[in-house]
Amino acid sequence: MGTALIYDEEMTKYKLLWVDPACKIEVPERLTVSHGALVRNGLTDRCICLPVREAVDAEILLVHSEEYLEAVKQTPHMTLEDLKEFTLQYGDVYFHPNIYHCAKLAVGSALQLVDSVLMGKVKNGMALVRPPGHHSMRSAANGFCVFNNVAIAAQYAKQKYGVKRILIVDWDIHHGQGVQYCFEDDPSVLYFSWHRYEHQKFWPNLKDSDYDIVGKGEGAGFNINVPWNKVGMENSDYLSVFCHVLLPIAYEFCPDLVLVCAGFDSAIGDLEGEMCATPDIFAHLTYLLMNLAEGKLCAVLEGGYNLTSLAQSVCQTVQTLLGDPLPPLTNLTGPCRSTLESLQCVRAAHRQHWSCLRHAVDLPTFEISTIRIKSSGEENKDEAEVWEEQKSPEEKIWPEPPKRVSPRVCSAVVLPDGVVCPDACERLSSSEDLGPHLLTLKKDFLKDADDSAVTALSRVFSLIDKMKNNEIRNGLALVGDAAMTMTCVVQHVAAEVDSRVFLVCVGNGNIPGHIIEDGKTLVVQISGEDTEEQGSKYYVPVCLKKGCTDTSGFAQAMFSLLLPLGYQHNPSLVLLVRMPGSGVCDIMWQQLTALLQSFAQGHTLVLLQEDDKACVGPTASILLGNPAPPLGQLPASLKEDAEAVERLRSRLQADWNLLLATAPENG
Ligand SMILES: COCC(O)(O)CCCCCNCCCN
Ligand SMILES: [Zn+2]
Repeated sequence: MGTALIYDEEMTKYKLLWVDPACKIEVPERLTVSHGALVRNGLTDRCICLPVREAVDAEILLVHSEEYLEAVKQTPHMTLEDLKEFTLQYGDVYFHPNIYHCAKLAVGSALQLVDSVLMGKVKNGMALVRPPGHHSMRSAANGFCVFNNVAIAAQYAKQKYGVKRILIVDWDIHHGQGVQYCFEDDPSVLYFSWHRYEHQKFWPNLKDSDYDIVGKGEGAGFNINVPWNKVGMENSDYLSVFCHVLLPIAYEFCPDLVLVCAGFDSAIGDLEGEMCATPDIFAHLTYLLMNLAEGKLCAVLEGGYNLTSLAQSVCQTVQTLLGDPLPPLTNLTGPCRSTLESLQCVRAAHRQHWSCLRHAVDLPTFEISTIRIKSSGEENKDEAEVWEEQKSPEEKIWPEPPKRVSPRVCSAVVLPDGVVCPDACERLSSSEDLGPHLLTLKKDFLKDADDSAVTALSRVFSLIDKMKNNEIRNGLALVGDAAMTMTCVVQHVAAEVDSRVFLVCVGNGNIPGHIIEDGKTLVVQISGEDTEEQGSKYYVPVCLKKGCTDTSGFAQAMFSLLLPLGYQHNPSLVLLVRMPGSGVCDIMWQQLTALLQSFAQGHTLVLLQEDDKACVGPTASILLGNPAPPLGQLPASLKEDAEAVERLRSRLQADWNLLLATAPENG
């Protein structure tokens, strides 16, 4: 199934008709440059372009009041003066004779997207719309928004398709208070928003945007606010919030549909956000949401005002929806202190609502209380300081996002004769002779192995070489001895100059010490075996009380350990090994296989033991880019497992600071 793209140039046909500094950034070019970049990068040709339609009254009334809709209906016939007058009753928004028409198209676009995804016509999609929506409220326009496109889409999905649980992720740099108010007492819609806040000093200056606003009544816990109290946030800050807040809760919630308020003013270069995250971060944020709801994801454009970073961010998002390999994220320096304070406060505020946070969170010893805007504040500032604040933020520059090339072959497999090659996979023949490296290895490792083992290993090595040359994206091998093959592979790859292996070993089995000496291989082993082994910087033994059958414990280790470690190690190859008798369930295995494709541009090599041949099909399905099935709503993990993971994190976080989720005690 493909990716839908919804866009119509009609939505460019309204603009600000008078002087208003707060609104001048919301220009028609936002849509034309975004769509133009998609065309230029050949992405529109790869999408299924769906027509827009106008929303009808009944759809708009799913969220808005009749009196508000009636009032907006009058605007097409208004004179310029009437429009100005009409606008005064709302904040930071403007009206135009054609904006009502465009607002109906923006809602209609979001609904077309929901229809095509929920009817199974497409896998996922994006709607490029304006006016945006997430600030508009039941009876008020606000922040460039007239109708709340995504909130209406959520109500529409519930009403028309009986969708039980919807996750809304709002990565726009402003708080979508309109969405929050719409669903604050509704446990079927989990709303997550991060937003520039600066202790309530940033627009819209609401106490309601702070981390301790978690929803009301039945909806308590289903509203997550992550305030950014400083500007200049980077890729590490965004990733740590996904790993330590959004993903654990989202998997526990187990949504049937994911809607994204895709605002790109959270990218570098945007003068509203003043953040430093680069456009390629949206490739990863999108991907990390694509294994929820079996990939049913609808992204709807919200903000984004730097036309260069907006266009690049939109392309990064659509390329990921299309299934292209993810770009490597380099120099992840870890979250800043302000982020750690926000992380700790948000996790503490939600610990009573989400079992994934219950054992894992220590309460903040500080309160990053909202520093009320001191009315006297301005007077006692000296001249220079006031000037300093008005100085426009310096022009930011950033590298063009790297090209993301899909290899000719997605998945290549090495299977014993007699095992059927899964559809759409390419079987690797053993045409290659036994390369010279093998003969040495034969001496070292395989002296007593039979020829079939040597042949299999030579084919596995050629899988790796083809990944290195980007001829194939990923590979799967069914071998006689997974542990031995794993050791040989690590040895083989570690011999390369700038190679780094991320070895994820599921199940019991001995990891030879020498493969982690050179710091090029990071090993995470998830098993049920309580090795006395304390582990080291490069060897992370996760021991689950009930072993790998415990989905909650496994999921917790995946998000709060495996993801941060993988991102920071930034490997050139991911080696995923399923040891015999691991007990891991297929769906958990598939979720893990999917998640690991965030790294190494998708160059994942999966090793299965021969008697696990039943896993070949399910594993190949994920390697080919199909979404992993849902794990179901996750119960609490065992207390001792959560504590074990926490002990590991606190031991490792000095070396791997993406693991951090609390602010250090000292000042
Ligand atoms: C959903 O719309 C997308 C958006 O969130 O980017 C809208 C931002 C409105 C920003 C208004 N600035 C007011 C400045 C007052 N001194
Ligand atoms: Zn915004």
